[in-house]
Amino acid sequence: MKDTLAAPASGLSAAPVQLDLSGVSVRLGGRPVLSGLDLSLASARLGVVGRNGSGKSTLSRLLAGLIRPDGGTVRVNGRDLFADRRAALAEVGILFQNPDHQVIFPTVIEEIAFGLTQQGRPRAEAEEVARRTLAAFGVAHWDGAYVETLSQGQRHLLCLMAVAAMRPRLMILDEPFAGLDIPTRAQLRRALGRHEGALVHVSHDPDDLADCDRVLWLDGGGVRAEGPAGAVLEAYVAEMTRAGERDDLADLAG
Ligand SMILES: Nc1ncnc2c1ncn2[C@@H]1O[C@H](COP(=O)(O)OP(=O)(O)OP(=O)(O)O)[C@@H](O)[C@H]1O
Repeated sequence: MKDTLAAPASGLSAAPVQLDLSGVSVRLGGRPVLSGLDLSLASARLGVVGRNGSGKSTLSRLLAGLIRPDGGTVRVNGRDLFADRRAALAEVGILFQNPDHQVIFPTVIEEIAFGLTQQGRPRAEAEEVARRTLAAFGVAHWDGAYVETLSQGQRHLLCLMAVAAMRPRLMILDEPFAGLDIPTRAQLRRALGRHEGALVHVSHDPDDLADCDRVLWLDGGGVRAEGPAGAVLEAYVAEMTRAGERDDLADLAG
């Protein structure tokens, strides 16, 4: 099998994902979190920005088919991934913001191999791919390691490797750089650049999204702006800078 992570392709040549959301609403805990979301775009590298609580993680879960909208429709490459879990497994991999919500096995190899066996690979082959994935990320020495010996940032990297090893057509990454040191971030950035599938990258940090072709800005559970990365990020940074200059933490509850 060709090793995706060692492939020379950059994000620019990655296959785009087609996302179509129509009239989408989600309520959680009895209150609206996303409302009236309409979106139709194709992107190989989509950045998602927005303030705390604007709905970015909820959108990630929707796109991965993990939650059903209370209203409207969500299609990823034309498919309803909530209804079609088999397609979802083949189509989408998601990295959660908190690795403790993701890791389920005691060893690093088991954690990476699990998703591969779910895809139908024999166990020995899955473990071999897991070892190749560790090597591609520069952590071959984690072979045999127990998850409990890893730091929080290292667990985050483990989760990302587990998702990447499955070579999903779409990877959804919720704050993938959180808690990682500078060399690990740089390494991860290169690995993501080589990913042949599409990426949806949620981040608070506009610098993380500089390589994106499009950016979606969520605000209060709706689309504030969507378009070419440069223009949207410029407007977002300008507004966040203005908001930061106000001494009003009431905004944080928004
Ligand atoms: N299970 C839940 N029950 C009730 N409310 C929820 C639940 N999950 C999320 N929310 C609320 O929905 C809103 C959007 O949350 P979400 O996690 O999608 O935002 P976010 O943009 O990813 O935030 P952050 O940048 O802080 O990670 C928040 O106000 C949050 O409190």
